[in-house]
Amino acid sequence: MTSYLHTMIRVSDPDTTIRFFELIGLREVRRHDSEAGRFTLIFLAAPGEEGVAELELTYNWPPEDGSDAETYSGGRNFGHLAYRVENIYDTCKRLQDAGVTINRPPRDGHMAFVHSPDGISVELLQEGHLEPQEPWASMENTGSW
Ligand SMILES: C[C@@H](O)C(=O)SC[C@H](NC(=O)CC[C@H](N)C(=O)O)C(=O)NCC(=O)O
Ligand code: NI
Repeated sequence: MTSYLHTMIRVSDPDTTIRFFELIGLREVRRHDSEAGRFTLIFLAAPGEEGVAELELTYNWPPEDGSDAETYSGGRNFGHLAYRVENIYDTCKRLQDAGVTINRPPRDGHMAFVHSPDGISVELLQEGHLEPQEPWASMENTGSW
């Protein structure tokens, strides 16, 4: 039977990216270093979703010859990663306190968008219903998401 496994994103700074997704509630499950391929794979998941709904971070090590590392620009065909959170206000406050821009604030108590350190769009959706509350209810969007 076909089942969902993971989504892979390439990252330029694995530690910063792991910390970003830890703020959303994910935790590192495992990692694999490839000396031959010069890359590291890091698998993250929400507690209880290990092995069934993971995020795979691919970190390509800097070239041995000292040339510039590959940079990534998101294709318009990629939309976003989405996570359901227990309290969208608490999650957005945690992200904001860590210096993350809340591109689409949770004005309605339901949905917010942020960007990962490499600019991957991440949608946060409230589990259940929360009433609009300040300061989020009157916050403007920051750019696009
Ligand atoms: C472990 C399994 O989930 C994988 O996705 S391994 C896939 C493999 N990844 C790599 O070789 C990582 C380094 C590579 N330079 C890269 O940036 O992808 C692979 O085949 N990757 C190609 C791809 O398009 O995903
Ligand atoms: Ni993969």
